[in-house]
Amino acid sequence: MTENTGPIHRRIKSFVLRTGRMTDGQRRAYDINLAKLGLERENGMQDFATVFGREAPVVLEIGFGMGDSLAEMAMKNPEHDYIGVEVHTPGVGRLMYLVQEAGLNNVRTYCDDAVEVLAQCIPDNSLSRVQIYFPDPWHKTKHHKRRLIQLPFVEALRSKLKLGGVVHLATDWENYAEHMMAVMSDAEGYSNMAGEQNYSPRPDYRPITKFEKRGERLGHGVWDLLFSKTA
Ligand SMILES: C[S@@+](CC[C@H](N)C(=O)[O-])C[C@H]1O[C@@H](n2cnc3c(N)ncnc32)[C@H](O)[C@@H]1O
Repeated sequence: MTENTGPIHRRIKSFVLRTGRMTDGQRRAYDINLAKLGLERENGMQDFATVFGREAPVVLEIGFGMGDSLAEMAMKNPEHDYIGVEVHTPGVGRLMYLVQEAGLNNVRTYCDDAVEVLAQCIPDNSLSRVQIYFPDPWHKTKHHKRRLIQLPFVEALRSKLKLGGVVHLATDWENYAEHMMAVMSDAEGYSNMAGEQNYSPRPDYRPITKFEKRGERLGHGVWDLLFSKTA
């Protein structure tokens, strides 16, 4: 096993969690490969002050894709700490590469399903913001049940947010925007920061994402939703 001694490895130290889908043998092989890369697998609830070595607002991004916009945000907002969750392994690899290239200390990533990560690793009342940009829209009506934004999911998000913390959603699919608006408006303990049933302008902190650029080329509109936790 390669020793994890290099400063770059230490700088990009990331936690990578896989649950439920591996045999013991696969898990052992996975851990050996992670160690070769100088990475660690973390399970269980995190204490973010310990993970990042400071008390700072923690932002969770779910489904960051290839990670460019998350890395850009982390670079431009060094006073925030960022946790990225993505199931697509090449995207996680690219985010770690970008973080390493930029020498960032304020990003960690999970390669797993956000539902599992939320339940197993994120303490209640710990997040300042959850951002989910351009989640898979599942265009066909019969597939709408696969959409990430559903009532039980946004209820789980609320339990992880601090009071006053924000859920920030964006989509380029109008039907999904309407679905998001209905789900968020029905959920208890949230307030629409733009006023009831209103979409928000894109805040300056959100870069144009890779997926969004593709939508722009196709002439798609974009809808941002910002809801704060009130209870
Ligand atoms: C349409 S892409 C958008 C990527 C990026 N946010 C962007 O705007 O360029 C949706 C992403 O969500 C990820 N994803 C879907 N379901 C997920 C889940 N349950 N947990 C974590 N990531 C998920 C997919 O792998 C994909 O990369």
